[in-house]
Amino acid sequence: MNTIVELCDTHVTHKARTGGLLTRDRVHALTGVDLRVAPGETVGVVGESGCGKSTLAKVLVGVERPASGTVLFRGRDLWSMTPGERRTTVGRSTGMIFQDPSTALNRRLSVRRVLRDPLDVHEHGTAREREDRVRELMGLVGLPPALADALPGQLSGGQRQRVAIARALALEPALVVADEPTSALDVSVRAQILNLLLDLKERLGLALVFVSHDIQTVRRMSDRVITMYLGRIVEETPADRVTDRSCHPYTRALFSAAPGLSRTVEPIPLVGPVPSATRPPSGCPFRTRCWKATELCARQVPELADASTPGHRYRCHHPVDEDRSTPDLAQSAREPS
Ligand SMILES: Nc1ncnc2c1ncn2[C@@H]1O[C@H](COP(=O)(O)OP(=O)(O)OP(=O)(O)O)[C@@H](O)[C@H]1O
Repeated sequence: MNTIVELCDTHVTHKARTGGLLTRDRVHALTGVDLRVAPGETVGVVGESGCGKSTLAKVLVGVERPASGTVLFRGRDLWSMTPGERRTTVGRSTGMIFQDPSTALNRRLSVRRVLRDPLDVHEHGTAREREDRVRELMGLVGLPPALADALPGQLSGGQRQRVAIARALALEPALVVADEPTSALDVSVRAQILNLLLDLKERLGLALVFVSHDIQTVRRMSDRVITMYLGRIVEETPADRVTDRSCHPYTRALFSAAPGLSRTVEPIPLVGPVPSATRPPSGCPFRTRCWKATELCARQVPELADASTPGHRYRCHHPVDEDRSTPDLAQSAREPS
């Protein structure tokens, strides 16, 4: 398979803090993550807060170095490159869009300067060509030329996110990673920004990694959806299968909680809090909240298994039957140890 970026068994840990002070514990932000992103595809990443979505996004664009595992960029090991080579490789082939454009953009730089910056850093064409590119980028994201000298503070939230998108596209990347790109925006402009991303992806043939805690939005934006739980990928599903036909109990629960589905899908309650990422449960990370968990789940991390549809894989000892729209909640768990 033609691949832009590939993660092989990547692990990321952070030093844990208690009350602001560093402790000896480690937070397991990513555990054994394998992922490939091919040209032109959109991979959605979904999961509750703290499951490792942003960490995964940062690993994909070379901002975060995994403690172990490999990040291959077009087949080359990113972290074996010299720092300069890595910066050039990642800088020219990827763009990142963050959640909050108010903090992602330097408030002292005009729109023109924000968009010129990556072109200058990577010595993209002549000075004249860079100016032309700035105009072209503003047009691509629907910003009127009159805003070129505006500062971020003079723009609306939606306009600021358009600038951030244009900046991510400046060097014609093959891959754009968008980390919750609409969650800081007013509801009224969210749809416009999502439509813009879909349109740009089509027109420019981009690969997009789209991160969100909102499973409905992820499903709409993506070809393939990755469900994460406590730093692990627990299911990988073609987007049109992320419904009440997912195999992993966690994906089912997320989907059942999505707004607007209450009439068609039986709600599946997620009991209790997400366990600490400092001391994740043994075996399956989801077992402490899973209605199907057994003693096996406490003992063994589930292997990745294939569902009946190509490209649909899950990690679960007791998957929900793909053909049942309503999981058997009565088949309640014996409390795992
Ligand atoms: N720099 C850091 N130092 C310590 N712990 C961190 C650091 N960055 C992330 N973490 C922890 O790593 C885990 C994964 O965090 P991450 O931000 O990737 O999750 P997330 O799914 O993106 O969450 P959210 O949706 O809230 O942004 C969390 O437990 C988080 O507290």
